[in-house]
Amino acid sequence: MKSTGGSSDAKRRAGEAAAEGVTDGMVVGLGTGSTAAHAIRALGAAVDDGLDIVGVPTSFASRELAIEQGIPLADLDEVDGLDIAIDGADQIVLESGNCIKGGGAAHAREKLVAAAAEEFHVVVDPTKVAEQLDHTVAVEVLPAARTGVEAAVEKLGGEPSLRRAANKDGPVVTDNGNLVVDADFGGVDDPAELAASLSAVPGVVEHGLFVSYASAVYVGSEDGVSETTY
Ligand SMILES: O=C(CO)[C@H](O)[C@H](O)COP(=O)(O)O
Repeated sequence: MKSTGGSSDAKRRAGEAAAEGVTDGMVVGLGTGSTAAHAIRALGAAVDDGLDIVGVPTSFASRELAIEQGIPLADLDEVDGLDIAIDGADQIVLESGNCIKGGGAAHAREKLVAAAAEEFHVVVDPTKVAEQLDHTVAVEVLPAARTGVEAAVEKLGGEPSLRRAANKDGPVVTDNGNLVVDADFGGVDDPAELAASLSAVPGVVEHGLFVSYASAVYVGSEDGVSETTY
């Protein structure tokens, strides 16, 4: 999976610590990104050793990795809720657990899975921790709604920018066939208000503001892991 910077040891420690909380019989949301991938690998090793779980992937990439790791899988609509979801973040405020996701353009399914889970555990390295959310907010939009959503983002005080593909001419297309507008709002004073405003824009499928979702955050570092619970 694509890495977004930060030490891979720190990411591994965070991912492995979160995976340790998974026990027999759990239905587990499998997040997307390089940090969540460490949790998926740790779960794969535990499944090899007899751990009995069902994983619900949040993206093409996490599904591919989970299959490679031999984790039994189900789609979201095949399970009656999840016990836990483990996922990364692009930025997080530890005081609240509010975070911004969507660096891998998977935030729509990630939010569905997080919302269906009893516990949402976020795994990050220290570069993701901030005092205030000021990362660009990924907004997944229906292709026909792009210009309207960009105008709405501007009205909300943000600067929109269509996410373009790295190895293809043209835009990033999500696993759901939509586009991503990255919206720069600078520092976000009221994440809940911005989240509600973005959700209300016609054509917005989902945005990357995760407000009041986290039940635990694992921050890996060079020499250990710190855990904050909510
Ligand atoms: O939200 C995400 C994907 O949509 C990722 O969890 C987020 O981008 C963090 O990725 P990484 O762990 O590679 O830094």
